[in-house]
Amino acid sequence: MTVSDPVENLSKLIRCPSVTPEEGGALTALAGMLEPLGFTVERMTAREAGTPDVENLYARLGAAGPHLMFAGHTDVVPPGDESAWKHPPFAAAIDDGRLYGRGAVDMKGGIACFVAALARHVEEHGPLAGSVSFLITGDEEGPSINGTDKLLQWAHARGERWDAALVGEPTNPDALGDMIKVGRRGSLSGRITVTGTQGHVAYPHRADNPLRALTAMLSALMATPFDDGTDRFPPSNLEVTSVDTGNPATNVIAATATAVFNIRFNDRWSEETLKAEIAARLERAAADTALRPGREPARFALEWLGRVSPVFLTRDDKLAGGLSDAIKAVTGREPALSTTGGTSDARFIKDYCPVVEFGLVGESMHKVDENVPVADLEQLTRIYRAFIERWFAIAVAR
Ligand SMILES: N[C@@H](CCC[C@H](NC(=O)CCC(=O)O)C(=O)O)C(=O)O
Ligand SMILES: [Zn+2]
Ligand SMILES: [Zn+2]
Repeated sequence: MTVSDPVENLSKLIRCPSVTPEEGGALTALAGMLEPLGFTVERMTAREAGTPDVENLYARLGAAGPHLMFAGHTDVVPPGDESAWKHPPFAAAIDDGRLYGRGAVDMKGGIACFVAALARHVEEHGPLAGSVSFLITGDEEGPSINGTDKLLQWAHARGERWDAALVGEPTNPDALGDMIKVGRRGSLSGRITVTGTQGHVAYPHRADNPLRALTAMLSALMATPFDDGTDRFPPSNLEVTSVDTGNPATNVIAATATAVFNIRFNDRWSEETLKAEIAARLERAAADTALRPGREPARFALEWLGRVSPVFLTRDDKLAGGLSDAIKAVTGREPALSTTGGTSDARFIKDYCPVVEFGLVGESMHKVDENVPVADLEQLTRIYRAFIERWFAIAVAR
């Protein structure tokens, strides 16, 4: 059996309907590719009260260092309306040089290519000059509670240590070779609840419309930029993602109004300074009477939601440089070293070893008709292979 063909590998993975938190056969399919290459494959189910159990996989080839980790996820977002797809989302149809299916680029494709690259490397060079491991979760697209974070802790407790990691998320905006991610902004979410006084909409002086205060508060969060960006990071940006009173009537002023927001923040901020800045803006806006003449400052509560994702930057020129050289050698293009976009599971890996991210073109991720050009799969396999060769050459010489 050969696993050196990324198209075959990806087709097998796409045929597994592994919508978070379902394993869907995807980790079993991956194990079936890794075991013939000599990997020791282990499965780890992570559990936490109030969340679904999630299956994860850790596989290692080699016993000695240096040790390179490839990390990613086999879970996928739901396909949505399947009848809107040109080809069924779990069929792995090839049409006009493109392979269609949920996870094609995000990120079963990255896994399929790394498996193929490693198989080719071992076929040509024999045993590795160290170790390679796959750290693959089934909970990246979901809450990420029973995924990479717990899998890393589990593997670390068993003595696993890594010298570097590559995450195979789709990092390229338009073409293969555009972009390596060398860090990510942080992410913080919050909910504001303003308490007013319910009343008749035609007698607003007898009520206190909480939406008046909330409007000023949301404007205070969004109107003035938090910063202009830093050397290595784009500007921090806050977006309001929901506003609600739960009020179905058009002639009633609601008693309370809530809004939820998320901010993607750069290294100009710590969690503490950012929370303090947001709270101060809200306090000032709550006391602003422009929309509420003659009123007392609005009463409000601010809650922080979920976990804060940390901002991080990988400062390892050899790791990013080796990957950049491999991309240049295969594509002729010089990738940008970027920290744009969302957060990723690299935020957990950075506590264990330097981590960079590079995968397919992300344009169709999470969309109907997610697809990847077959030619990109071959090219990414060549890039990964060139990277593996460079990484071991540099790491062994260190
Ligand atoms: N739901 C998880 C993690 C959410 C991660 C998500 N990341 C992306 O969409 C990656 C896209 C890109 O590379 O730009 C995000 O940024 O929200 C959690 O909440 O922990
Ligand atoms: Zn992904
Ligand atoms: Zn995704």
